Amino acid sequence: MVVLRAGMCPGLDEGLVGDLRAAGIKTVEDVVSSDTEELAQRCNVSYKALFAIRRVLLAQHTAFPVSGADLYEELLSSTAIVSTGNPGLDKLLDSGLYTGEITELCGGPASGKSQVCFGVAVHVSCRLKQGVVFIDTTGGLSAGRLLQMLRAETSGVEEQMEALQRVRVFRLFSVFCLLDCLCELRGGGLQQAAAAAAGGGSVKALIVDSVSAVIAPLLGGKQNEGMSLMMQVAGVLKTMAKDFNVAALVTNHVTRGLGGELQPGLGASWGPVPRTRVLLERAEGAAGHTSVRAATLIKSSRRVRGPCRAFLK
Ligand SMILES: Nc1ncnc2c1ncn2[C@@H]1O[C@H](COP(=O)(O)OP(=O)(O)OP(=O)(O)O)[C@@H](O)[C@H]1O
Repeated sequence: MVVLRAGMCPGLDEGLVGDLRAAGIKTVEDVVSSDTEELAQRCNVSYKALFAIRRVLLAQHTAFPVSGADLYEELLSSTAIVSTGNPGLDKLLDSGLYTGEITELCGGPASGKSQVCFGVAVHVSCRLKQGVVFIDTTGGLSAGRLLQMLRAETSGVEEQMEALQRVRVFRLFSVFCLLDCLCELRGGGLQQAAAAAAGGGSVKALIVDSVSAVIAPLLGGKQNEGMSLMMQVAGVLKTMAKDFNVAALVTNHVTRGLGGELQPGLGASWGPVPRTRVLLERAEGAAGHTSVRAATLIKSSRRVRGPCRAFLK
């Protein structure tokens, strides 16, 4: 229910809003559902002017109906599936990361979140020959580790260098810098990042490792600003994923629930933001330095059957 205010649309000034109020018309809904001719007489305004106001208000405030078929068509034309390069993870994710969506990897310290992100960056840049934007908020990204992973993909030095150039890295350590960076990318920087990538292609993956590192310190207590900043980050990531058809991959920490179970961090407000969430853990019984990780699908909007757990190397 939207309350009428002066200036909401051309012709709706203070005087007319006052007259409409006096006639019991306080909201856009009231204007739209009233008899325009009768209302024009009661408010001493011309029928033509009131009709024009009604038409603008209708256009501004009503949702245009869209058929299910149109929505499905839009989904098909805008969604692509980006393989992570890890068969186990791809199977869990129903073939890979979906563009237009946010996928979250959550897990405790050293559970392998960053390593999986590096693997995705390497696979997308080297095998798929597409651009990657990698936002590193922990200082954990190392060019040496990327190169090590690239060497496992290809022995060609030129190919390795081209792949490295397709990964645009931003290092920043506060939520304000993260928001600035995302807004700049949304305002055209993403295309520039793609243009700067060797061999063309477009940016297909936007990785933020980690979102919780810059947001979690601002949550809790009476820090309302933290919550608002978190939802701004969520909003920009969602619109970027949709508008640019990129797969957004973020990492999050975990906390322990009352029963000792692992829960994704950042609380209930962040919960619905990623469409898909995978919990990473060291494989049970594994020795300290094993690279085997257990990945469990703990949220998915599309998976109804099939394995929900995989072991990743
Ligand atoms: N160069 C490497 N080669 C192989 N395995 C590595 C390498 N570097 C790190 N690892 C493995 O990755 C683990 C750390 O993983 P990673 O940094 O991805 O964890 P994380 O979940 O991102 O942790 P945090 O939340 O603390 O940043 C190490 O314990 C090690 O087993």
